[in-house]
Amino acid sequence: MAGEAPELNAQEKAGKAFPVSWDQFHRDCRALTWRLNEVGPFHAVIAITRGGLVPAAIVARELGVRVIDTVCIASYDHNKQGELQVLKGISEAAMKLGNGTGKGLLIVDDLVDTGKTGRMVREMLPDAHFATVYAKPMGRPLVDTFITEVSQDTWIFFPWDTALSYHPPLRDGAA
Ligand SMILES: O=P(O)(O)OC[C@H]1O[C@H](OP(=O)(O)OP(=O)(O)O)[C@H](O)[C@@H]1O
Ligand SMILES: O=c1[nH]c(=O)c2nc[nH]c2[nH]1
Ligand SMILES: [Mg+2]
Repeated sequence: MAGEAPELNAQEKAGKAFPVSWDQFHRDCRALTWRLNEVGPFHAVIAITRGGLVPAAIVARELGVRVIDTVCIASYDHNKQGELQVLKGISEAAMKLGNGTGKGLLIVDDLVDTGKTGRMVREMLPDAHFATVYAKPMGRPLVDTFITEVSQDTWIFFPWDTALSYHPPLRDGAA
């Protein structure tokens, strides 16, 4: 309708940008592993796909964990959150390793934002340890270990979602 403000997506609502390079992400994953090393050992890593796959590989490598499973959840279509959909659950083998409750398992994701995704996986594995690289305040209480907190109105740009491009000078109005 004329005059009606267009609906903002999560990224536009966030306002602030927090771009993360591959180097920075690798460093942050290593820092996360330092903390997790004091909590483990873990029988297996459960990656929340897709964003959790990258930190899960780095963390599992550093911790010497060879068993990695996935729980496949889709919620954000690009940058707008919709209904959560479990596309693939946790495997029977991983469930067994965690005694059915997740004890001794490590859940890894790239970030918690509203906490909806993390909450759903915690319900599947209530005794697992949940680690993310980044956390926003709404999701933070769900996470056992994380490295960097950013404000709720920040959008994190991951290296696998971005590419180098020209940025106009601040003088010309660039943020
Ligand atoms: O705390 P929440 O508000 O639930 O948001 C956090 C989730 O959102 C992103 O995943 P997304 O659904 O975009 O899927 P992807 O990992 O496949 O990119 C991110 O990787 C987390 O899993
Ligand atoms: O790339 C992303 N950055 C974010 O800040 C975010 N929050 C939820 N889902 C997200 N994806
Ligand atoms: Mg995700």
